[in-house]
Amino acid sequence: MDRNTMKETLDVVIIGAGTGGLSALREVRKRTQNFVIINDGAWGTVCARVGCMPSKALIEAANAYHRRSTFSEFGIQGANSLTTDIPTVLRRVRQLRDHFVASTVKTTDDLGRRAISGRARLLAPDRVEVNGQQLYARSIIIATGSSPIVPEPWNKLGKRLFTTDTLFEQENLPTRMAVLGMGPIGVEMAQALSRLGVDVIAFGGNQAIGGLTDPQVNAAAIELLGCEFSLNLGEKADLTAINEGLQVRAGDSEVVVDAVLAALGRRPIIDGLGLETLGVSLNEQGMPPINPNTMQVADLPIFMAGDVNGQSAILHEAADEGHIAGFNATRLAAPVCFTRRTPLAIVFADPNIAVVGSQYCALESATTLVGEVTFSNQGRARVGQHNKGILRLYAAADSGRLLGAEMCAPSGEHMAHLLALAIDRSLTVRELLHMPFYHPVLEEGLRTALRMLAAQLPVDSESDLATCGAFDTEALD
Ligand SMILES: Cc1cc2nc3c(=O)[nH]c(=O)nc-3n(C[C@H](O)[C@H](O)[C@H](O)COP(=O)(O)OP(=O)(O)OC[C@H]3O[C@@H](n4cnc5c(N)ncnc54)[C@H](O)[C@@H]3O)c2cc1C
Ligand SMILES: NC(=O)c1ccc[n+]([C@@H]2O[C@H](COP(=O)([O-])OP(=O)(O)OC[C@H]3O[C@@H](n4cnc5c(N)ncnc54)[C@H](O)[C@@H]3O)[C@@H](O)[C@H]2O)c1
Repeated sequence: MDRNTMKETLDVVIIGAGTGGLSALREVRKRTQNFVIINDGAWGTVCARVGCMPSKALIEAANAYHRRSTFSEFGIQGANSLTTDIPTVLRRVRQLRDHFVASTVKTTDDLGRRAISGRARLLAPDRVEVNGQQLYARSIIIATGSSPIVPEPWNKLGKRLFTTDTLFEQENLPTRMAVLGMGPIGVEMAQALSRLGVDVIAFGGNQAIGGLTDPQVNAAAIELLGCEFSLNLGEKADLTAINEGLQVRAGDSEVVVDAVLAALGRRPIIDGLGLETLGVSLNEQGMPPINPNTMQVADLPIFMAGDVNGQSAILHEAADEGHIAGFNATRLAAPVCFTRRTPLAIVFADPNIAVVGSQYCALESATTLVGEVTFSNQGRARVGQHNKGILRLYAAADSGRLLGAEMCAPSGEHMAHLLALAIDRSLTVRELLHMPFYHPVLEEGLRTALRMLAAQLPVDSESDLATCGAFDTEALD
């Protein structure tokens, strides 16, 4: 097929081969073979190359090393003689990264000329240009992802300024680093770097960390992380290059570090994409209206999926959005509205930070009940020296239905999933207390928070195991 002169119309053009684009591809391939997928730069997805997977590989190494701080209490001697070999740690991160990238690249291996490397640009709602060729399409899926925000003047700071695009490429780590931004990425990386022995000074532009909105959970997270590294919140940091390194200034604080990790958020990649050629109104960020249930842009045969749409920069949401876009892009009839999943966001700090269902900040205090548990005295948490953190549950005062949760809690990633299942099924506090809780498990802490909610709700029946109360002893609750 000569695409320079090609007037043949493709069914679908997918722009971007990240998680959103690949998920769309999977749906599109079920219904047509008349498509192309275009990707700029390296194939293999942000998740596998520079995102979720290498970051978790680094965190696992850091947590494994950090575990030594609990050894002497267990009665295990010699922890002080353990050391890290950082180049080996980073090599393992890259080896795993390469493995994960290879597995994602495989998904487009068999596409031949239907996989195009190049930077695509929209020319019209039915036309895309790539590598000087124009492609005509019945539908277009835009899944171009996001990139780290770096203020323009900082681009002159050179190799001492990292983002997560470059961090995992380092052969070694600097002695003293500042981490700027305390969103999910900043929190995860600041703790991991600190646990690996880097002297970390962290700066967050506001008081909220890790995406938390519940002030009590946020305060607990700040206290716990603040014990591990210097945490400065409330002022945006600025940078200047000086001979010895980079000078960081935030309010009254001023420090000099060897290098800085900028984790200031991520921006949808829409520059030069040609969204203005679609003939729809764009908002201040240059974004067209996108329906979150169909992923459709206005009423055009255009769909935007993944980080690029600015709705939720989380992997499973990018995959869902690609699925919805791929499904709708290949339908001749009107786009189908998909019901989106219960919100679930996890930050792989230790203890895990998680927000499930309705965020605290979105709930009306007058109609919401709160139940909570702190893990400091929870039996199983104490046994394993994981007895840190807090979990807060929110339920509707009238129906007793669980609405949401925020936590900075041991095994929070697993409890967050249980709670997401419960919220998704519209379960009430009492229905949850009907479920079995084994002993001794961390989930008994979750049960304590549920019991606190139940105590605020009317009792239906005494002959109901949901009313079975606490012993108020560490060993049994
Ligand atoms: C450090 C880090 C850790 C993370 N950890 C987690 C986590 O633990 N859990 C979680 O749920 N999420 C996590 N995320 C978020 C998650 O990785 C993203 O939400 C997800 O990867 C987004 O996928 P995507 O398809 O939208 O974009 P991408 O995977 O970025 O794919 C977009 C592709 O489009 C290409 N492209 C851009 N412009 C063009 C163009 N004009 N033409 C052609 N191609 C183009 C890009 O080069 C790229 O290949 C993390 C992100 C980072 C950075
Ligand atoms: N575990 C996970 O699920 C996970 C992990 C990593 C990333 N992600 C996703 O990736 C996206 C990006 O994460 P992120 O943490 O980079 O962004 P973010 O937008 O969540 O947080 C960035 C933070 O940087 C602060 N900031 C901005 N400028 C600053 C400055 N000059 N000095 C100090 N602080 C400054 C902001 O106030 C903000 O709190 C998130 O939306 C998240 O959903 C998810």
